[in-house]
Amino acid sequence: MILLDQVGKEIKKKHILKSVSTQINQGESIGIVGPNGAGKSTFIKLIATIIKPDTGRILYKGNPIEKSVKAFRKQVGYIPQDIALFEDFTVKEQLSFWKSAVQLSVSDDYVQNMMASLDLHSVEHQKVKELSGGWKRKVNVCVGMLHNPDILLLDEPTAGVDLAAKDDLIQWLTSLHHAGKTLLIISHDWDVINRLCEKAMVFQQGELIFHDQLDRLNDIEQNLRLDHNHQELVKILKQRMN
Ligand SMILES: Nc1ncnc2c1ncn2[C@@H]1O[C@H](COP(=O)(O)OP(=O)(O)OP(=O)(O)O)[C@@H](O)[C@H]1O
Repeated sequence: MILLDQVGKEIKKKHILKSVSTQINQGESIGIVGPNGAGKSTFIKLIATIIKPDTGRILYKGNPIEKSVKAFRKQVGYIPQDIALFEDFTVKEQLSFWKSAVQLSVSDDYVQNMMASLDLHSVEHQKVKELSGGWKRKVNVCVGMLHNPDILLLDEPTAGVDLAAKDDLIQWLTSLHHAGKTLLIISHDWDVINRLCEKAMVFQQGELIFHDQLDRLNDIEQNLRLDHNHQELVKILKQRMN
C-alpha cells in the first residue's frame, strides 16, 4: 500500500537515510527499532510528509504522495516524539480546538471513545501544563488521532508514561490494529514492540537492515537491546534479509 523506492534523505550534507526501499501493507503493525540516530524518526517523518525525500519516491496505492499530499494526510495520523500541545488549554479545550482545526467530520462518539480508552475524562478540565509527562503524552496521541486516520505513525508513544498508562495505550492501539488500521511504531521498549507488532524494521546508520516478521528477530533481541556489537548484528540481519 505504501511503497518506498530508493528513498534517501540528506541533512546538512549528512546521509540520514540511504536508499531505503520497502513496502508497508494495509493493516500491518510494524515496530521500528534501532540505535539512537539510526534514522527511524526521519523515516516516519518522510511517510508523514513532514519532510521530503531528496532521492527516490514514496507511493501510496500506486500514486506518488507529493501529488496528493492533502488527501494523503487525511489518511495519516502522525504522533511526534516531542509533545506539541497548548499548555494553557484544558484537555477538553485542547481537543475541541484541534477538532475544529482539522475541519473533518469527526463524530463525538469517536472522540468520547478515544478519551474513555485513555482515561482522559478524569483530567479533561485540567490545564495541560498541570499534567504529568505521561498524561501529556496520552493527550498528544489523542490529538494526532482526532481525524480517525487509517495509518498511524507513532514516534515513542509510551516514552515517559507509567505502567497503567502504557497498558491503556497498548490496549487501545491493539483495538485499532484489530479494526484494520496500519501501525508504524518507533519504540525503544521491547515490551511495546512485542505486544503490538507482528513485523519489525531495524535501522542502523540510515540503512534499513531488516524488515520481516518479528519472531525472526526475537532470538537476537538481547543483542539489539544491549545495542552492542553492531557490526556482527548488521551482518546477521542483512543475511536474514536475503
Ligand atoms: N533537522 C536536523 N538537522 C540536523 N541533523 C538532523 C536533523 N534531523 C535529524 N538529524 C540527524 O539525523 C540522524 C537521524 O536522526 P533520527 O531522529 O531520524 O534518528 P532516530 O533513529 O529516530 O534516533 P532516536 O532513537 O535518538 O530518536 C541523527 O544523527 C540526527 O542528529
